[in-house]
Amino acid sequence: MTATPVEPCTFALFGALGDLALRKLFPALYQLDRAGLLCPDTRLLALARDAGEESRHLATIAEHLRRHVPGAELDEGVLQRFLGRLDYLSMDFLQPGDYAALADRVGAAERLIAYFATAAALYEPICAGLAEVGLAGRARVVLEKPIGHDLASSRKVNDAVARHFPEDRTYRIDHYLGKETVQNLIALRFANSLFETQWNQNHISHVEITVAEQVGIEGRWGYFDKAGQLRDMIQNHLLQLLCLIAMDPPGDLSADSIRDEKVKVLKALAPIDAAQLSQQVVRGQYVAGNILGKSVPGYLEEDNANAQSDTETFVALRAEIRNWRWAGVPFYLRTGKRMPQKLSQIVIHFKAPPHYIFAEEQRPLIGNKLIIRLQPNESIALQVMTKEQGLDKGMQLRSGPLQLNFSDTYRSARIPDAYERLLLEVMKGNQNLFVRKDEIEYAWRWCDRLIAGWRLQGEAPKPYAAGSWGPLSSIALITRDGRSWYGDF
Ligand SMILES: NC(=O)C1=CN([C@@H]2O[C@H](COP(=O)(O)OP(=O)(O)OC[C@H]3O[C@@H](n4cnc5c(N)ncnc54)[C@H](OP(=O)(O)O)[C@@H]3O)[C@@H](O)[C@H]2O)C=CC1
Ligand SMILES: O=C1O[C@H](COP(=O)(O)O)[C@@H](O)[C@H](O)[C@H]1O
Repeated sequence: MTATPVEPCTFALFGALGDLALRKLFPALYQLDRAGLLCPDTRLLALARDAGEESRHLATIAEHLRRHVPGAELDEGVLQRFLGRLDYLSMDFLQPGDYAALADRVGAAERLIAYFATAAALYEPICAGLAEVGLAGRARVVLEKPIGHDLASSRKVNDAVARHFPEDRTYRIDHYLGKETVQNLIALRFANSLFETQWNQNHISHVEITVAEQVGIEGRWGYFDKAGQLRDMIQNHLLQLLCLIAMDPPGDLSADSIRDEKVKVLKALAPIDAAQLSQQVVRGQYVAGNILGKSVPGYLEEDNANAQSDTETFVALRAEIRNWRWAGVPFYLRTGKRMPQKLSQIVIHFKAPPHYIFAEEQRPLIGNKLIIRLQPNESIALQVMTKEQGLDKGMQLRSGPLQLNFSDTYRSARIPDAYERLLLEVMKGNQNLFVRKDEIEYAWRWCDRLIAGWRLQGEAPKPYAAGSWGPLSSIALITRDGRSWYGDF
C-alpha cells in the first residue's frame, strides 16, 4: 500500500549537529521519507552554530545516517532524495541578528516546524528570535525534555514559550509516548472490554513499572549529574506510563480528552514526604561491576565525572493514587542505569480468586498477571492458570502465557522508532502524543516534594554494582508488602 504524504512543511532543526539530532532525529526523518510520508515540497533546515562549508556539514549528517539507519533500511536513492531536501544554516541562537537569514531561507513557506534540539535555556531566545522576524505566527514548536529541573524553572520555560506560541502549537516531547507498545496501552485498555471491567482496586492487587537501562551515562555526565534518574526518567517517562495505566477512559481520542484524564491521575498521586521516604523510596548509584561478562566503570569513574557526587542513577519507589479506582493499589516504579539488561515492562497483578479450592501449597502460584513488554521484544502476555497435563498430575496447577508477540504475529510490520511517530504527528498537527503544560507541572510538583525530602534527609544514594538490579533495599521495598519484582531476576 502506498502511503499518503503529509502536507508539506519546512522543518527547521535547531541544534542540528548535536547528539540527539544526529543519532535520532535525522534517522527518523529519513525513515519518514523512505516510507513515502514526506511531500516532495517538504524542506529540512539544519541549524547549528558551526560555520564553514555547508557541504561539510551535510556530509556529517549523511555519515551519521549511514551509521544509525540499519543497513537493510538504507536505500541510496532515498538517501540522496533526503539530502536533496536539506540545507544547512550557521547561526548563533543567542544572536537576534542571525534570525533574518533564517527568515530568508524559510521564505513564504506556510507551515514551519521549529524543533528545539538544544538545552531548554535556549528556548526563550529562540522563540523571541523567531517572533522578531515574523516566523512565530506560522510555526509549531517542538520542545525537548527536560523542561526545567523543577516546577519553578519549568514554569519559567513554559511561560517564555507561551509568550510567542499558544498551547495548540506547542509540542512537548516525551519520546516514550511515541513508542508503539506505549500507544498500544490505549488500544489494549479501551478496545477490549475484558480488561477495562477488571481495571480497578476490586481486581488488581498492585502494578509494577520497570524501565531498566543497560547503558550508563553515555558521555552525558555534565547533564546527568545535575539531573539524576528521578528528573531524567521518573518525572517524565515513568509518570507518563503510570498515567496511561491509571487514567479513566477518555471520552474520545482527542489530545485534550486524553490529557485531561492524565492530569487527574497526576493530581491524585499521594505526595511522599520526608517521613515516608525510608519506607517508600530507594535511591542508588552504580559502582564498578560487570555487564554481559565485561567490566564497566562506576558512575564516579565515567568520562568527565567528578570524584564525588550524590546524584542517583537508580530509583525505586512505591506510589499510591488517591482515588476511587486505585485506593489501596500500590504502583511500584523502578528505573536505573547500568542494569543487567535493557528492559521496559509493566506488570499488572490481578488479585487471587475470592474462594480458593486447590491444594494449599499451590496457593502462591495463583493470580493472573498481564505483562506488557515495551522494549525490547515488544509483546503482551496474560499469565493464566491451567492444569498440568497428564494422567498422573491430578489438579496440579501451572501458570502459562497467552502471548501476543508483535514481531511474530505481525511479521511484515516494522516497529518504527518513537521519534518517527512523533515527528509525523507534529507534521500532521496532532497533539495526542505530546505533553500539555499542566501535565509537566503536576509531575514536577510531585517530584519536587520527593527531592525536598531527600535534601532534608541528607542521605547519600545506596551503592549497587553495575550489572545488578539495584540496591538490595529496592527488593526490600516490595518484599515488605509480601511481593517481589516480576521476572527472572
Ligand atoms: N541526546 C539525547 O539522547 C537526548 C537529548 N534530549 C534533549 O535534547 C536536547 C539536545 O540534546 P543533545 O543533542 O544531547 O545536546 P548537544 O549538546 O549534543 O546538542 C546541542 C546542539 O545545540 C547547539 N547549540 C548550543 N548552543 C547554541 C547556540 N547558542 N547557537 C547555535 N547552536 C547552539 C550545539 O552546538 P555546539 O556543539 O556548537 O555547542 C549542539 O549542536 C537537550 O534539551 C536534551 O536534554 C532529550 C532526550 C535524549
Ligand atoms: O530521555 C531519556 O531516555 C533514555 C532512555 O530512552 P530509551 O528509549 O532508550 O528507553 C535515557 O537513557 C536518557 O538518559 C534519558 O534522558
